[in-house]
Amino acid sequence: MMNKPGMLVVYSGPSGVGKGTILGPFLNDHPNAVLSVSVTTRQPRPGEIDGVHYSFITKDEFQHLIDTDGLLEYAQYSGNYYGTPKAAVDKMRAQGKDVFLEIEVQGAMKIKKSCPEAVLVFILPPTYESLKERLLCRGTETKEIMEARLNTAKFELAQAKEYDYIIINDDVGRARKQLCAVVEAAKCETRYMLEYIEKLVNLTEK
Ligand SMILES: Nc1ncnc2c1ncn2[C@@H]1O[C@H](COP(=O)(O)OP(=O)(O)OP(=O)(O)O)[C@@H](O)[C@H]1O
Ligand SMILES: Nc1nc2c(ncn2[C@@H]2O[C@H](COP(=O)(O)O)[C@@H](O)[C@H]2O)c(=O)[nH]1
Repeated sequence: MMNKPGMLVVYSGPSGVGKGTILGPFLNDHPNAVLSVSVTTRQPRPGEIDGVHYSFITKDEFQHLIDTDGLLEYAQYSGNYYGTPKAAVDKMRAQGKDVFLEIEVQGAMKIKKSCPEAVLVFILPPTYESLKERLLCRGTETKEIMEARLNTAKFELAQAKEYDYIIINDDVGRARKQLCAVVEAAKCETRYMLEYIEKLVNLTEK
């Protein structure tokens, strides 16, 4: 079997929909899948560890990464900047790792254009009310920030149609199973296999 670069999976959904809740156990069960660690100018939440959940950097450091073409994509969200470090993603994919980017929709649309092989997965809430409840129960945001996030959610939900796969997070167990099924199906998609097919054809022609 020839060596195949890992998949790039863009994983989005409005704040509080349950992206982390679904993805955490998936990553534990799939050692070949890794989550890209983003850089952000946002302040850490209690319990968040620098270099694990995010690399927390200053605006100047973020600007330097933009200027030196160090980001695969970046966007502004709720007053802070978030970006995907390019070198780390390239390295992990070259090692055959499937790399997940848990990113918001503006960044996702940039990846869709620049990396057409990327598989885009969107997590929907069963209802808008349930999204509000989940954010409220999590209790990590002030009322003001929560309201801003819920407003952004309306714009984000409208972008779901641009994604390849949609998972409704009603029941966490079912959503986790669907994510496994989506990743398995995506591995067999023709667009993802093009490089492999080309190499194989070249070998048979020699
Ligand atoms: N299917 C579900 N039913 C009920 N509650 C859920 C469900 N999925 C997740 N939750 C809860 O919703 C809250 C938000 O989940 P989580 O932190 O995973 O969201 P997120 O999409 O990763 O948010 P963010 O983008 O802001 O980091 C958590 O308290 C979690 O326990
Ligand atoms: N475009 C990008 N969006 C990102 C990145 N890392 C995270 N995110 C998204 O930002 C919002 C807010 O995150 P939070 O941790 O403050 O709740 C959420 O939708 C994340 O998925 C990134 O590198 N690029």
